[in-house]
Amino acid sequence: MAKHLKALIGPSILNSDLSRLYEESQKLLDNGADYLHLDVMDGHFVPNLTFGHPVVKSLRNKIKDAFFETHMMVANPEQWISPMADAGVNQYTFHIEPVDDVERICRKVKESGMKVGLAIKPGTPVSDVEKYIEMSDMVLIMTVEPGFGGQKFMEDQMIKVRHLREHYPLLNIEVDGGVGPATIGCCANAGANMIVSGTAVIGAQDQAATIKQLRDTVQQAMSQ
Ligand SMILES: O=C(CO)[C@H](O)[C@H](O)COP(=O)(O)O
Ligand SMILES: [Fe+2]
Repeated sequence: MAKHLKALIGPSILNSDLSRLYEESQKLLDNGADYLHLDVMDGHFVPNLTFGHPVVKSLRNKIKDAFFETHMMVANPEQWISPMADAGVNQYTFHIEPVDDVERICRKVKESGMKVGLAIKPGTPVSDVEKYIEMSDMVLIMTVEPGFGGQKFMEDQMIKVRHLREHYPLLNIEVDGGVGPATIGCCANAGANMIVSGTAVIGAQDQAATIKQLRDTVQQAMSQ
């Protein structure tokens, strides 16, 4: 694996106390998070609702310099590009499944000044996202069905991560869903370098130690 890819840990605040979104987010950053993974759900693409751009903008007003990734689990990702850019989002990661013209969305996200992340659900073949890789900054391989935190990690998704890492040594590959100390080894060995972890980090006795453990495991796999 390429040596200059970075191992980055982006905790998800989905299962935290959302009435304390700022405090929880700042605590994660103080404990060593490299970026924040903000799960946006619209009740259509997934059977759950979280928050949208007004909440992200409020968080940005309090946290000026952290890297914000929004994981857009929404039926119409085009609709939220401009509001999310205005809210100070750095990377707009959207699911390709409901989108007719993925390239157009990629272009619009870039034009609005954000990085592009392309996400696929567990049932979506990796070949569906491969054709757009040149237009993206990152690919997210979901390791649970999107919609809820705290689900069981799907190890069978590692075949997709492995395939992408073999063919695209410099690609940022993110995994999301059920990732924590018990499952990070699988992700790291398969070649993921951007790690989303929700429940495992939020519920950890020692958040800083858990974040460090996740990063160390990825760095170790990258150096082999
Ligand atoms: O996108 C998501 C769910 O759709 C979340 O980012 C993910 O589930 C993280 O939480 P956990 O680590 O608890 O699974
Ligand atoms: Fe997510």
